[in-house]
Amino acid sequence: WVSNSVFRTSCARQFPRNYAATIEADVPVQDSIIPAVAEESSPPPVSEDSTTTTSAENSTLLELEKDSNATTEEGDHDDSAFEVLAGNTALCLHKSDLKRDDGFDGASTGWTSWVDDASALRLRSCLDGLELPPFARSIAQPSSLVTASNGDDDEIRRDQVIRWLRWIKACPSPLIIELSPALRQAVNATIPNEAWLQAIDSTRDEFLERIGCRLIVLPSGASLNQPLKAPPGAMVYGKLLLGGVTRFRVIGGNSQRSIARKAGARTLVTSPQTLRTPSWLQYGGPQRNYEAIDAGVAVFMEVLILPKGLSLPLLDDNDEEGSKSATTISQMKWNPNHMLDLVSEQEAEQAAAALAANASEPNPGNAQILSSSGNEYINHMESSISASVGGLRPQIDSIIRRVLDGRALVAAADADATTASGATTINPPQSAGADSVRRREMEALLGLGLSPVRGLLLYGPPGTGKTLVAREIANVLQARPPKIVAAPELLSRWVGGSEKMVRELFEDAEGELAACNGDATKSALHVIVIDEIDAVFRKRSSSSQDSGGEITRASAVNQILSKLDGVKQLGNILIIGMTNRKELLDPALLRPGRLEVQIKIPLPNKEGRREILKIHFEALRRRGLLSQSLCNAIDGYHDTTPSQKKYSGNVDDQAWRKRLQSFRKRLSVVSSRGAEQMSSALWQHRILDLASDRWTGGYSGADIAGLVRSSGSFALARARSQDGGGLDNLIITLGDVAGALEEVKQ
Ligand SMILES: Nc1ncnc2c1ncn2[C@@H]1O[C@H](COP(=O)(O)OP(=O)(O)OP(=O)(O)O)[C@@H](O)[C@H]1O
Repeated sequence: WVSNSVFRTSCARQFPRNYAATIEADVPVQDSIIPAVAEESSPPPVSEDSTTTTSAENSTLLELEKDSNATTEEGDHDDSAFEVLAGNTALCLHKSDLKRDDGFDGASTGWTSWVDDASALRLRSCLDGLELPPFARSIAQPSSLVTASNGDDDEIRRDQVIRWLRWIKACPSPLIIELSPALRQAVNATIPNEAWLQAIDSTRDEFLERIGCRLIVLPSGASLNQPLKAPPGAMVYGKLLLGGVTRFRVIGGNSQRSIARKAGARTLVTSPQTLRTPSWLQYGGPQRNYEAIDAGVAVFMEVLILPKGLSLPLLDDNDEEGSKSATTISQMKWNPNHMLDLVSEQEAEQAAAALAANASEPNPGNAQILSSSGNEYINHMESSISASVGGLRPQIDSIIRRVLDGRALVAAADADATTASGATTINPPQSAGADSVRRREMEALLGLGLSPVRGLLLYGPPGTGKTLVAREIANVLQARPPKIVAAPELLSRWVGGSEKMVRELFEDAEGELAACNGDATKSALHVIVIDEIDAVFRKRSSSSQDSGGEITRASAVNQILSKLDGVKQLGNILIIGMTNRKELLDPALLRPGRLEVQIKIPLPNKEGRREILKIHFEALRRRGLLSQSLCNAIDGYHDTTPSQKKYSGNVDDQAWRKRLQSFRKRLSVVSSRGAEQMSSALWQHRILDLASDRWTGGYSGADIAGLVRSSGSFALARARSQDGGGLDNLIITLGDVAGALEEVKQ
């Protein structure tokens, strides 16, 4: 009922107390996984005779609220998100107490009806608007870095925020940051006078002890060891700030007889653009727990308010409950005013629109790769490549370790600019990749003289996925679209033609490096794939030494080598050579500094074939276009029902035929057509595991891709002939695959 922007302004007016003045000055924080703990605990000023002054001394909150449409006085302190939260919490609690005093107490109208609806709604919309500061987006999505800054203050705050976010991202185990003292302190500062407390017949301490606030950090996939508790009647408002989390209640489990069970599980994930989700409300009573989804760290906040007469104990480092659930930190050096931001819906929409306009990531998985660190980074790369390349896990692992790890990830710029003259130029990327952890890693490695590998050789039989791997490498590194050439194309018959073609191949990389002042860590990567590389880099034979072709070849070779390890070497390229015949290559090409990493891409084994089958059948399966028996054959799944078990064993033909007949009979009761198709496929082909040597032994990835296409065409032909051309009934069956197997083998 109140838009966030109006509400923010009005709240800022209602709670003008300068919270920042009462909290410790910012202290530089170390980049460390171990939280920085304040030397001295500073207990919240909760004493009744607090002498805190206020600029709204003569006004009560209620009066101020009435006046919420008035304009902000000049020079008013612009309250932080945390202060606004404190103001709303105070107002909600105060108004609820007034309501209770009017006779609506929990005992007579249910435990939770003690809360005043209007102010509770306002508190909810305050939480809705809470998010990590705008710079958080630059950490989660470096390519959409918010660059606007308003001078030194913003710079300091930005640094604090970035350190704070890096710190939570590196959090190794569940962590509860007890912010209740800070919130109580902020609430205390918003209490206008003692009359305000007398109106609800409460002391300052009693009032403040009914307020709680915790920030909970859960590493990817982790949950709290022990559920959290809040007394019945408590209102627990939650807000997800980063990542995704499943929240649920834990019912039972206290006695030996009842086993704990999850109830009311709800998963929330922040939008990648705005990092926002709506807040939630849980009631006290049953225990609650949270589990981060397995996609990075999750950060969320809980604000608790308790009915009159109750008080919320603080979790501290030695607290039994706290230490059972997670590591608890009660004294933080992070300034709560820097930990949160409050954004109106309008602002959030504008930010989302700006991000959408600037977004340069083609897929969100790569954004994750850019923002992740350490093992997370490796895992993301591996799963991203393995999603489209099957059966090559060991090879992918060693490519990642030897070629990709330690490279700065600078996403390719959104689009290449076209100059006034019409010539296309390539801009260096503007994105935050330049600010990434990986860039610093790369700089450190370069400082140690460990430059990233610039050449990779993939060799192996045809159709095993060498080109596919090269494309995926370019994709995962967010490089420029790879340039793929067949080596023989480089050998022009015309004088100077070869040199020109090689030059063109490297032109873009050189241009971008020049635009980055020669700093390779600021340039996007350029991947150049040279197929059939043996045609150019073959061992020299004495007979052809002086022929024209040999001279052309030698000049192309020299030029490529000079880009790799010569004086004019380029740091922003990765050359991937591919060949079916490594033994023909000139050993000089394989020297360190040239194509120094050589990976054999072999024919897939049984499990590899299964992975490839799954990849290529995946889209069809998801759309329900595969028969159940085909799905089973792809998965290599042997039904353990007695009837099917019989068919998978070694049976002589006579027995097999008999069993098949009874199988047919039983199936025909269900569907005569389905029975016909299924039983004939079983009978003729007995395909129970499509990946087995018997069916696809010796197949390459390309053969399997062809098998899938061919099966589809069989199914299509069948659907046309049986269903009069309608494609609605298109289903690929084992029979279609059997036909395709025959075809592919030919
Ligand atoms: N390991 C694999 N996983 C998934 N698909 C694969 C795999 N290997 C090959 N394919 C499929 O086969 C197609 C052709 O493979 P690709 O061109 O990468 O083979 P190649 O090894 O480069 O062959 P060549 O040596 O003949 O150039 C790919 O586009 C892909 O559809």
